[in-house]
Parts: sequence; C-alpha cells; structure tokens
Amino acid sequence: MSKRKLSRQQRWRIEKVQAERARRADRRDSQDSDKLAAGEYGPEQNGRVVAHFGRTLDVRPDEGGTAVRCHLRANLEGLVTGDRVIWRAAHDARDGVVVARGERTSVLERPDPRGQLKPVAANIDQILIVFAVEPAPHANLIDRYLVAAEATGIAPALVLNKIDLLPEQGGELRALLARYEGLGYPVVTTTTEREGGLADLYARLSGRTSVFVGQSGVGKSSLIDRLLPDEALRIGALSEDSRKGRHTTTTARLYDLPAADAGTPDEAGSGELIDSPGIREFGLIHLDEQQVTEGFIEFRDVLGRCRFRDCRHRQEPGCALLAAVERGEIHPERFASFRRIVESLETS
Ligand SMILES: Nc1nc2c(ncn2[C@@H]2O[C@H](COP(=O)(O)OP(=O)(O)OP(=O)(O)O)[C@@H](O)[C@H]2O)c(=O)[nH]1
Ligand SMILES: [Zn+2]
Repeated sequence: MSKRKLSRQQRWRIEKVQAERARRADRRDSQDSDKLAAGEYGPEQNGRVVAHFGRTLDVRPDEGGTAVRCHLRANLEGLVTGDRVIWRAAHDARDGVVVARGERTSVLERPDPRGQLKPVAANIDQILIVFAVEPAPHANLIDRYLVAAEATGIAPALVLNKIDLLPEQGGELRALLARYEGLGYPVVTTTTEREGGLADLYARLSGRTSVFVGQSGVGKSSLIDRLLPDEALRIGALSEDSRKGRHTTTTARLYDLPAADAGTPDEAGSGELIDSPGIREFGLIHLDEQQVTEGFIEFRDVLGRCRFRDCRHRQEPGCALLAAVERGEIHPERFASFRRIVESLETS
C-alpha cells in the first residue's frame, strides 16, 4: 500500500488528539493514585475479567455478585478476558480499579490486522473443537484445529454435534472418532435436537473454562444458545454500564454456565465459557513447520530418531516417522494430513 500523505494540518490534529489522550490517561492515573493513597478505594480483592473494552474492564469479584466496571492503572497493559486480577472497589461501589494481574495458566492469541499476535483470552482449560455429521468433517480440518490447539498448550477435546443425523451404524464417523480417542483425545457427542442431548458435553464443561471453535455451520451458536438459554444469563456477567450498549465490539466474554439439571451429581459444578466471534474462528492461524510437526501428538515419541537431524520426513533414508507409518503405528491419514498442512504453509 502506498503511504498516504497527510497534510500538515491533519498531522497536527492527530498529534493533538494523541497528546490529549495521553494527558487524560496520565490524569486518570494520578487521580487513581491520589484516591488510592487517600483510601477512597476499598481493600484488594481477587476477581476475573469477564469482558474488556480498551482500558476499561468488567471484573467479576471472586466473592460473587455482579461484575464491576473497572479501569486500569496506567502501568498495566494487555489484560484480556479470563485474566485473574487484583482490584479495589471505589467506596461508592460503582466502579473500581485493577491494580495487578495474576499469572496466566494459558493464553489464546490471534493475529491483529497487522499480523501481530495479540492475546484475546487467558486462563482457558480446554478448546472444544466442534464438528458435525453435517457438514461432513474432513479429517484434515480436525487435524488442523488439533495442531493449532496443541500449539497453545491448551488441551483440546472433540465435540461431534448433530448425532441425530447419524446413520444407524454410525458409518465412517464412528471410525474417525475411534481414531482420535485412540490418540488420547476426549470425544463427546451432542445433539441440540433431543432432550438430554448435551449430557456428555455438560460433564466435559464441568469445572473448566472452555472455548468453542470450529467450522461454520457445525452448530456452535446452537450449542451455546442451549448452554446459556437465558438472554439474561448471557448478559448477566456484564456490569450495568456495558449493558447500555455503548460497546458493541466483539470482545471476548466470560460466562458462567448454569448447572444442567440440579440433582445429577456429575453436573453440579457447572463451568465457564469464553466466547467471541474471533475465538470461534481460531484454528486457522499461522503456524510454523515445527509447531505442526509437534502438534501431531503421536509423532512426539518418534521425533528425534530420524537418521538426519534436519529430516523433514519426506523420503529421507532412516526417517523414523516414515518407518512408524510403515509399521502401522502412525495412521496413514494422519501422516497425509501432516504432509498437507506442511505443504499449505509453504504456499501461503
Ligand atoms: N439436526 C441438527 N441440526 C443442528 C444441530 N445443531 C445445530 N443444528 C443446525 O445447524 C445449523 C448451523 O448451526 P449454527 O449453530 O448456526 O452453527 P455455527 O457453528 O454457529 O455456524 P457459524 O455461526 O456459521 O459459525 C442450524 O440450522 C442449526 O439449526 C443438531 O444437533 N442437529
Ligand atoms: Zn524423518
């Protein structure tokens, strides 16, 4: 793109706006410091970010209650939904200030418009890769999602939805599922068309913070609608302020899942869901060849045993991966998937 020439006046205006913004942030921070010093904020509390909009966040107190609109100390950057924070409530209890971020157990990143990876959500325990009887899944696409999930260090699990459309015998899909279960991935099946069709999913979600990803049309929205049936529940996690609709951005949000059917012991501890349109599309991010290779978990035992240290597992003599495919220890379709994904890196 050719550099757009800005007139001197435009440049001056932009600088002025930026200077004003910086001044406002400084002022706010020194006001915070004054207020903190003057004891206008209550004691430190733990909380979790349930939504974020630039420099303001909604924080859910660990002790319970609705989320509180908070702003950030100027020295805190890059907080995202799911972050654990230490915050202090203003004495009028209407808002608060976040003073520190807790350590993250995991972070999900996506490229920004300039291609730089930016965190979008933190402290996620599992990535639920949704696929469906219709549209029929390509094993290659499932592998693509699995590899992307493995690269984040967050545990993936597979959700096969629309099993009401499954042929009597289960067809090829059952075999596909067995393959992934054989690799150690949890697999649950669901249908939004039958009462109790989400029982296995509830058990999977229980006690964890999850995100749903997957191809268009597999039923992510339908599943989430069923899990959060109440519109009020969906917005319940948000503070009064953000309900006014000032923020229509596509920020990630953290939801508390209500327990399925109270009374069934398994389903008692409900779990949490972080969702945004951007997160749902996760999986098609750029990876490098090493990430792809290591993303095939059954390769891990074999990697490093090839004769050549820089083996790319094509037709090199003494390739341990090719030998494992020969012996039937690595499924030929998984290996073909690996090859296809690596080739797609080369052409993109
Ligand atoms: N038969 C059947 N249809 C379902 C099931 N779940 C969802 N659908 C239908 O599948 C279609 C797609 O569902 P969505 O929930 O919009 O899928 P999505 O994954 O959110 O799709 P995007 O919004 O494009 O990402 C809709 O027509 C749903 O009614 C199911 O369990 N069984
Ligand atoms: Zn090799």
